[in-house]
Amino acid sequence: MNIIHISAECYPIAKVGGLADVVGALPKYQNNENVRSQVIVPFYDNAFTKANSFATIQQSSIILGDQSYAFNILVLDEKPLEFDVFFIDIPDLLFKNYVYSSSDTERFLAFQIATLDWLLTWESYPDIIHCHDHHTGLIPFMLQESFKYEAFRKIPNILTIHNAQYQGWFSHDKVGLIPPFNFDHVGLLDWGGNINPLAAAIKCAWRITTVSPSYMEELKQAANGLEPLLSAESDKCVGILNGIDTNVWNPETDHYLVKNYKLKNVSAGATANKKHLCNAFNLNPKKPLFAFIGRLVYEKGSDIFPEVFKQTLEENDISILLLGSGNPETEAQLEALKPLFTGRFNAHIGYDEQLSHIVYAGADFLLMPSRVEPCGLNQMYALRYGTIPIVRSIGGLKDTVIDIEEENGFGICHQNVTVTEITEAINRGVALYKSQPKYKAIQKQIMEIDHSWDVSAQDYIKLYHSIKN
Ligand SMILES: Nc1ncnc2c1ncn2[C@@H]1O[C@H](COP(=O)(O)OP(=O)(O)O[C@H]2O[C@H](CO)[C@@H](O)[C@H](O)[C@H]2O)[C@@H](O)[C@H]1O
Repeated sequence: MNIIHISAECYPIAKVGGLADVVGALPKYQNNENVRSQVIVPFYDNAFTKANSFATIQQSSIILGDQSYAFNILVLDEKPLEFDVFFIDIPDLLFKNYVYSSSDTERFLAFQIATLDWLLTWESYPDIIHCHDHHTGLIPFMLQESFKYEAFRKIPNILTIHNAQYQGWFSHDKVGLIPPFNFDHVGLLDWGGNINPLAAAIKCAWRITTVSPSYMEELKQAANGLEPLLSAESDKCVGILNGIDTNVWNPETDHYLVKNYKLKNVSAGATANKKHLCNAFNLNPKKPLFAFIGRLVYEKGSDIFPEVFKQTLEENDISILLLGSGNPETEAQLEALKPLFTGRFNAHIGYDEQLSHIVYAGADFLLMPSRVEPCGLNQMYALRYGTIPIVRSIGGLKDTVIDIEEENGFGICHQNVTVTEITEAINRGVALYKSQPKYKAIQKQIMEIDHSWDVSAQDYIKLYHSIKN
């Protein structure tokens, strides 16, 4: 079975968040299961591109409305990854030093059209086309409706929703950018008066998956306007929990860490990484370290961080370290907090892959007070590195973290995203940290939890088989 994943992100090629981690790991694990899983991504002007060399295997052009754009299909000269990757190079649109911007309609539409045009030239078509998020959400529609892709009608396709908050809306004025189709069916593109690629995918894809079972259920109640659509299409929707790449995220071999460690020497290893962090960020390594890593957006609860941090730092003798970027107002508030709590609070506003690994290893607790969390990978990375997650019980967090008060519990959970509940959860963390034997026992317990992709990769393959011709 030949599976093609189509995505805007793929680790280590281009990463903004968790989508990259999934698309960079799932194909590897699928390839171990006797299927052939390949990935198609845009060709960006980024560090990965500069560090590697590429060969052009095809040159062509696409029509986007009344414009023509040249594109190339590139492959890596060497094979640093455990799956094949094909790069769609559209110099005028995609080759930028960013993945997303505020005007992406033409960019990702061109990516999707070039991908399908190129697949048309294949001698044997893929058995499954697996799309990820709204950037590839028009593919299921085009496979079903565009005259030029008639040959693909029978190819089963899936769309995985990593985050339904973002839907890729654009105006019907741009409908002419989509390759011609029977205009009687234009309603398939529409949701609420706009062209909505995520909605179009939910209507047209053969199956829809979300990245955790709980998120699937929650979407029927809260999906940024798509609730009735998801309820109506629920028969073809299924939640499959994300896994993690346990080769990349392995404290024993992780080359980003200042000291590697395993279960036997977790205390020494985690402490060495904590000392490094505390040294770099002027924090006291003797105090419990609470950390956050992620995008500073409303869904992650980051808007209330400034208030939460202020209150909890006034009440507790702890350190807090934040790594992230996003909302400029939140960034400014966090910067303003630094001088008020010198030596106790610090933040690196930005994106830093290496630092994130050291934080997973060196922090004592990882905060995830998400309002929406389709799956969440950070809590799984934290578990593997022996760092206790403090999470709001929602989406994938609910599916992966059990509160310490419950049987076999190992994390700290709260129900609501309020300053009071988050600070109370931090207080529970402080209490747990004071009881070092209990803290250390939990640390060992969590490092043994298996969240690798093994099981979920098979679940996807079963799903492919269930729809394959
Ligand atoms: N400033 C920074 N510096 C370094 N690394 C940073 C960083 N900010 C984030 N990261 C990294 O980006 C990834 C974030 O992954 P998540 O799954 O938690 O969130 P995201 O919301 O991006 O993904 C969406 O898709 C994924 C995948 O399906 C779902 O798990 C999730 O719930 C959904 O919101 C992690 O690898 C994290 O370490």
